[in-house]
Amino acid sequence: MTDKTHSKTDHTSLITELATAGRLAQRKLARATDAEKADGLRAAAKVIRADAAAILAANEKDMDAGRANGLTGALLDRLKLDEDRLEAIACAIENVASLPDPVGEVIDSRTSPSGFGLERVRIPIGLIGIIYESRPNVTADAAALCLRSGNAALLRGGSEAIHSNRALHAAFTKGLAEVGLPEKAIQLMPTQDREAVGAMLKAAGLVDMIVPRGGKGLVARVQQDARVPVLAHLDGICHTYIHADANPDMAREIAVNAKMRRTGICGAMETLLIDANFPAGESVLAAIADAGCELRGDDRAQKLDSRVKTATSEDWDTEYLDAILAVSVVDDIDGAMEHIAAHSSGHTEAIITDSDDAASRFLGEVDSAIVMHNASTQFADGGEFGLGAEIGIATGRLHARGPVALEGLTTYKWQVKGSGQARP
Ligand SMILES: NC(=O)C1=CN([C@@H]2O[C@H](COP(=O)(O)OP(=O)(O)OC[C@H]3O[C@@H](n4cnc5c(N)ncnc54)[C@H](OP(=O)(O)O)[C@@H]3O)[C@@H](O)[C@H]2O)C=CC1
Ligand SMILES: N[C@@H](CCC(=O)OP(=O)(O)O)C(=O)O
Repeated sequence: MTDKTHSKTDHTSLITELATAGRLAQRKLARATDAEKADGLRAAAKVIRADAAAILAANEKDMDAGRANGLTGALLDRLKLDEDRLEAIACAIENVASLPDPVGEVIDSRTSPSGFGLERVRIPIGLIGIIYESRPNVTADAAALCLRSGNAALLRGGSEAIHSNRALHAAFTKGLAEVGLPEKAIQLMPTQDREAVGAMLKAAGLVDMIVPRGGKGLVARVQQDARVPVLAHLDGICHTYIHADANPDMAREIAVNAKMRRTGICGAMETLLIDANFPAGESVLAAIADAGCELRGDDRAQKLDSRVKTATSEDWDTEYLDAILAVSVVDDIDGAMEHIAAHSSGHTEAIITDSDDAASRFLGEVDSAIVMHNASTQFADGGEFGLGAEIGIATGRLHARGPVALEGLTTYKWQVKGSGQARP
């Protein structure tokens, strides 16, 4: 199928065709053993290494187009592949192969009041549609995690990465075919037309779950069109709150890291909240500004450093993904948690404090997917959490929150093991 403009009906029938093939492949995959799925992933990694020249040539096409279209340095960096990054992609796939298969795990076992045995057993979700940004490694990570957990995937990456994604997808599925696993278990959307995303979001009964991984445009589309359950992986308006009892050196180091380590990732801190009774606010702001960050703050923050520009109300709801930080001075922990409740996107928030009581209140009461004590929000990552890889960071309220890896891609069924019970 080529990338051409389709009518609305065409998009619906395209998604029906892809989803039907994906569901059939998923049923075949469900019969594959742990070893067969691991072998499939190792074969995929081998083909990616063998086809490196073709994949890198495809990526160069994307990079040329990206440069011609004026993509920023940060976007080009996410798009770029080289031999080392390709090797890291192959290693990540092998890493997923070496993780335990989540399917079939008994997560709960009990005896019913009537005496029959009950087990809750992990099973795949089914066919998962994943919409994500122009970062080719996500194609391989998502494909590997879905396959390992027995799910079929319909992948829809960012348009700037189209050639890289097609080349990686071709290599990945070639590896699956070599060991007899169904190639259609991992499909790549054959068109970049955003109407096809709309059709996928509406495909209730055909697609079991959608993972949208992206920013505001995608959020708006998901809110408008979704009829399929959504595991949202959306923007990160992440906060760090420096409590009155924070260690000043630790606060400074964590705040600079949370903002400046990589400004373009969803786990980067976007707003710093400083307690009015924290004695070293000046030195924290000076360190962040000296590291090259623009500061925008309220009146009290402006008094701490002359470089702090006046924040507008929009700043508290902005994901800069850049060396810009919003700063507010809050009265106390309640003020900090109120600010977070009003402006967070539910991704990651951190408190810096030596007070166990304050830490315990913050971790217990702040309602985000990840809450941290004395650590940088930049640790919001499946690899850093020891999960092997991640589809991304789930920012919603469904069964999987924070870094989503193998377990997050499963659901469960109850298995009843009776010995002739009939209900009275
Ligand atoms: N929570 C998480 O795990 C992660 C979140 N993010 C968030 O993603 C954002 C940055 O990503 P960015 O590069 O801007 O990606 P975008 O949100 O622009 O795009 C991501 C994907 O969504 C598609 N898309 C965007 N808008 C629409 C629409 N209206 N209809 C259909 N498809 C659409 C894009 O397609 P197209 O090719 O057509 O542009 C692309 O495939 C940040 O907010 C960041 O926090 C990023 C990574 C991980
Ligand atoms: N969780 C990942 C980053 C995910 C992310 O934000 O990706 P991207 O926006 O494509 O750079 C990490 O910490 O590296």
